[in-house]
Amino acid sequence: MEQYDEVYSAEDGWHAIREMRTRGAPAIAIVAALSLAVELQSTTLSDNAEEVQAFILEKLQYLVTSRPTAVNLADASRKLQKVVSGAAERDESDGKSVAKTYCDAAAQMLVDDVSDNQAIGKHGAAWITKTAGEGQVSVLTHCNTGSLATAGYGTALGVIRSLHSNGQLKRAFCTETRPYNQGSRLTAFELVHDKIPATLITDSMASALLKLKGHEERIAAIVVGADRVAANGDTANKIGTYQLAVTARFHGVKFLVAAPRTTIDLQTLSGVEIEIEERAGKEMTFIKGPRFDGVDLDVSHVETVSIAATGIDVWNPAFDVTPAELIDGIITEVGVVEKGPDGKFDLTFAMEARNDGLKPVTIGAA
Ligand SMILES: CSC[C@H]1O[C@H](OP(=O)(O)O)[C@H](O)[C@@H]1O
Repeated sequence: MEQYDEVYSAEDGWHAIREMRTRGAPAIAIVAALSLAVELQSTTLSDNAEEVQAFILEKLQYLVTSRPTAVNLADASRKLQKVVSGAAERDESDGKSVAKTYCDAAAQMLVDDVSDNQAIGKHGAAWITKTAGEGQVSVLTHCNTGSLATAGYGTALGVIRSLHSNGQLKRAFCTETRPYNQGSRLTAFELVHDKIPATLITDSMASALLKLKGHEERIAAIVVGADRVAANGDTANKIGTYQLAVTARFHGVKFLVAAPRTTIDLQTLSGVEIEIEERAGKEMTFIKGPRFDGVDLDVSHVETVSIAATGIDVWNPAFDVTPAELIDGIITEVGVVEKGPDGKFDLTFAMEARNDGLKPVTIGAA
């Protein structure tokens, strides 16, 4: 039985994001934007364009505080503010027209995100198969970067979907992704739903997988999503990503970041500047209690089950930063950015490239 979280305001949206009832860098931005759109459509607004613009600005600034690491929400807030201020400046505008402009722009984010993800899938699949040579390939991914983290199709999981639909995928491996288990709960669900051959591993099995099964399973790459890509290519992503990049390099497996340009933040020069969200220890020391399949269970009544010694201290960073030197390519909707002859990423070209769906560009190749 499908369960939906009902969101009627920016405040509802803020809590849904903070409590991770919705998560994933692109999805966070879209849910935030749409939660305000719902509020605007159910609120008696001023006739004055500037007053509605100020209301929208205040709500967007509030929504951005829900989670700090993913840049997509701040990026969306900046873009939506620009659209709204343009509307408010027009002579014929009033409160209603400013609100409509906002709602139309927020709805467009859904459409753009899906097409961006499909392009990411296409470019990423082409790069991996070109690099791996003949025959099907396998890929390992981390966390959830599919339709449950975006508006649809997904970023790293979009690459897996594209490989699969092209008949180029041998198998997808996904990590559980402790402590929140986005991999075992969400990515595994998406892979089974799409009938993609897939195997779940614990986070701690990744190096053994590459060492013991990498060759026979033809694991060509580890492909992950991103929450914020700094100007030099350093990438913040779900905790556990950094150690995957280290083991990929050790085992000679390509390590790729898949992210739309809404995740690239040229204002953040390198990974040391990225704020890493720390979450409550109970998200690591408890798991939700038993669920009864098919029963519409009100989770607030479900007992949580302790899986750690009471009283133990906990460190629970939700993300880590993978240095650009461990990243072989950044897959965007306009092509795969590789390092230049200087061994560094230059993301400015990708950010300025036209997203016209033409031939994928390999940007900055040495
Ligand atoms: C499509 S990228 C999603 C990105 O967000 C996840 O974090 P969280 O589940 O805490 O929102 C993870 O870092 C994914 O790579």
